Amino acid sequence: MTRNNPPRPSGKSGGSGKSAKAGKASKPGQVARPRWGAKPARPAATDRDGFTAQTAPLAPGEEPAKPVREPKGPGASKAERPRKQAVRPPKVLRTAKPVAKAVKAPAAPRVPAGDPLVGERYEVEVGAVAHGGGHCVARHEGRVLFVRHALPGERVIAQVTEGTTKSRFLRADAVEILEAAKDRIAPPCPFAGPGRCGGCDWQHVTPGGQRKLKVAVLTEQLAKLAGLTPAEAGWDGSVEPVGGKLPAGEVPAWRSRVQYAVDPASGKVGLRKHRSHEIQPIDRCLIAAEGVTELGIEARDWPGITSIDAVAATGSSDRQIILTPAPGAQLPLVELDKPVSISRIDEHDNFHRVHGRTFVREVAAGRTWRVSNGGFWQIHPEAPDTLVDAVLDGLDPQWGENALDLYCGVGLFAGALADRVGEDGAVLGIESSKQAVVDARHNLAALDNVRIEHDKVESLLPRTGITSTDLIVLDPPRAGAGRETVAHLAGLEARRIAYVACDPAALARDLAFFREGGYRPVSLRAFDLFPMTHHFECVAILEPIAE
Ligand SMILES: C[S@@+](CC[C@H](N)C(=O)[O-])C[C@H]1O[C@@H](n2cnc3c(N)ncnc32)[C@H](O)[C@@H]1O
Repeated sequence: MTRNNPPRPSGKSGGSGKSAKAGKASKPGQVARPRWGAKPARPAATDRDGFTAQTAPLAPGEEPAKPVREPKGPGASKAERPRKQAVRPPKVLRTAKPVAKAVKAPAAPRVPAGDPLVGERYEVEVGAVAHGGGHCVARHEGRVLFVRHALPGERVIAQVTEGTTKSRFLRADAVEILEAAKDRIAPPCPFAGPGRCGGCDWQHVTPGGQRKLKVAVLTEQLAKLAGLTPAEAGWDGSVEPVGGKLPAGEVPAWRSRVQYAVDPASGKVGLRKHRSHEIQPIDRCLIAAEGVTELGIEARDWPGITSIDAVAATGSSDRQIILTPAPGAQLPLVELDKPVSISRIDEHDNFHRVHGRTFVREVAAGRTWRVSNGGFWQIHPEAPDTLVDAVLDGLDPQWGENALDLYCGVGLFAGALADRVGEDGAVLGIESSKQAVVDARHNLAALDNVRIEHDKVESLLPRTGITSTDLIVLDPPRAGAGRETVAHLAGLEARRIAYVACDPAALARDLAFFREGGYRPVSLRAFDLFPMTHHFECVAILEPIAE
């Protein structure tokens, strides 16, 4: 087994080159040293492609969805415990007893004002695709409907799934197609469609049609939030297919990380329905990568488990499952079709090794990357190389340059930049997840020109004393970097900035902030790294606006 090496204690700073003492707040020109050895935290919700309703981006005017979590705590566990026993007797491995916590009286559920309209059916003409959620916009008697499973130009019967007579807008599903668009196909997945699995948004659309929808979303967000035409953004107006174009009806098995939910009554796995606690039982997920499917998770019962995170690494045979048991439940004996490492998450969200490694090894951009505890790694197997190539092409790093890799995860772009700037250059990575920082330091331990710091970008960057750099990569979570961070970055006089974005609205908003700071996009590429869903990834390259 690979040993988890302790992180390298020091490296070159991207700016000052000075180091500060352990745990102390930095003075200008210094970078705070992180403290080590803290207990491993539960993997953050780092899956940024929005596979569940929890993480799905919001449609215009949308309220954030309530978190979709299995009920926890003493009250829930017994009732939810599955009646069926495991095929084999369960291993004597009991999770810690649930600790009685001071529980606040639950707030009364908010009853939406007005009469409920759920179940009402309206014949509508479907308009443009909306940002987020895989919806298209339609109107009925002046009221906006966000309709799933529809396509622009179609005439459909839309059945309301959320909303009342007082709602500003309604959510709906296209349950009957009266006039179909030419990009519509029969969904290859038997679990896709109105009221079913919420994982894929666009199983009913040809691969080319899906990319056209993504083009429309990006075009609209650039215009609305950044006031940019595609040409002004340096974008050729395409969303590039990754891994070759697919014929209609074929589904790429791209998802190297899948979070299964387990039905508490039956112990059967499934996937969450759209914006719902309900589970759609499945026996196969068509977009799951081969390495996930071949584990045979769907073929087994999972008594006492509420969710299973499955990870199939690319470039190594590492497979990992992370189990979340119901409080107090015994872990069942895990029998799968392939060797797999097993971890569990306890009711305090701590991560525990059960069997094998707590990490997987991913191979990308000429290196092997340790990713621990289900931490962030791009889900599409070709995403890391695709994005690294786009960033390096756009930045064209030169020997001896200094670079920042912000929101650096386990160090993907920092490693790629370090190779290009060489020993005369320096890269500073900043990342807020403790475990990702430990991994990044381990992954890049051989590079003397890289330093990884643990903190939030917005808190640490102003404290580093760095006043200028040559290059910046930023790859923030879905919410984007925001006005203050962008303003700070724009003041660092970088020759070029690469902005890697998974949310076109956050990207467009931040491009507008960058313009205020004197930067403009000179190129923009969009990649279809989440086929069958409404998500995609962008890489924008920015340069100072010439005076
Ligand atoms: C989209 S991931 C990018 C990771 C990495 N660049 C990669 O490609 O593997 C965003 C990362 O930002 C981290 N993060 C989230 N908020 C942050 C913040 N305010 N400051 C620093 N890092 C943050 C997350 O833990 C996550 O690792």
